[in-house]
Amino acid sequence: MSAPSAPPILDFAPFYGADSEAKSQLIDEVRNCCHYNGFFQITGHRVPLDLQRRVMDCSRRFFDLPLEEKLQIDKNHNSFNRGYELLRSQMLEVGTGPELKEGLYIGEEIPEDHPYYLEKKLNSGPNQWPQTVLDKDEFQKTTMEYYHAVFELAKDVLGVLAQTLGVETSFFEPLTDGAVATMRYLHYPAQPQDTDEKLNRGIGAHTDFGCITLLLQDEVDGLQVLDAPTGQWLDVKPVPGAYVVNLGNLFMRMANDKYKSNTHRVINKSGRERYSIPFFFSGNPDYVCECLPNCRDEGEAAKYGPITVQDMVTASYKESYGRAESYKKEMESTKQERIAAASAAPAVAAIAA
Ligand SMILES: O=C(O)CCC(=O)C(=O)O
Ligand SMILES: [Fe+2]
Repeated sequence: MSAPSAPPILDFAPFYGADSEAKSQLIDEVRNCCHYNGFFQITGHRVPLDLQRRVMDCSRRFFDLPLEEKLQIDKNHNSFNRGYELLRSQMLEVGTGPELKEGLYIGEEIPEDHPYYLEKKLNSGPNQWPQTVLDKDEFQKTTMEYYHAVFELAKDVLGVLAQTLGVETSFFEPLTDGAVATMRYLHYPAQPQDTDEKLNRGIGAHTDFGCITLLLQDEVDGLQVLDAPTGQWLDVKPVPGAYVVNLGNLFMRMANDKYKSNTHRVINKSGRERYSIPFFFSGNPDYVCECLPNCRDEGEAAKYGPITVQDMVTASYKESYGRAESYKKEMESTKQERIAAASAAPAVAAIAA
């Protein structure tokens, strides 16, 4: 068995170019990554560095707001998963403590007369914008400009994934037309160096639910991907301007488990604050996920029946959050304590609470 290797950094530019040899090399490399652990990084994409910088600045501006301002747009106030998530709200990994991250959940602007809102489609509703953030109009504009730029990139990545399966680049258009995607501004406070690593997670070990995730990290490391055969955790090093791409459970299911949706986690041991922006591409909620072409050996049956994106992702949420649910109920009774802890000197007070 070869030594475990961290996700490689691939130049995505050949996808946009005319060099067919470079393009087919990119496709081969992506295919290898999909078989291995479903993770790779890409540079050479079309999301401008300047836009990435501006969006990271928006994220910092938001998290710098006083807690009571952030709580004005608490995502618990709505059923469509938009708005602010308080520190220590989630717990994805059994046997660890609540997660040391706060977030802002954002998506396509879906007004209340939109069919997706009326039909209660996945994460569909109006964005919950902070009213007191510095340069509020620029904040909203940059956030949505970035959202749309990454949405386009996600479509391009799916174009390459189609090619890894030997089908047309346009194969996933029925999935990407009218797709739902959710973006999160995430902030991981600095963890004191001596905190118990077993308990303190930025995000506990998990797999992503949807089709693909495109993650922008700042320069602070902390993301790790599990090398299943050896049980080793591999660091996914921040590369300026790059996206970490990983497949989610939905894609793995469609690929008859031939492509991997892999376990990953965040432990922020840097002693610094960490910011990241994952973009979760679920797909058109009504798209029926079936076994993709060329994912079965001769005579091999599809492992899974057809399911819509909506049902698959909703089921994943239920399964994953079910575990956290009872914990959260318990947490609810101590919510005021958590708010008090988060308002105090963030890192140390929050850890000690
Ligand atoms: O913040 C990161 O680096 C990873 C985030 C992540 O895995 C997630 O939100 O699902
Ligand atoms: Fe994740």
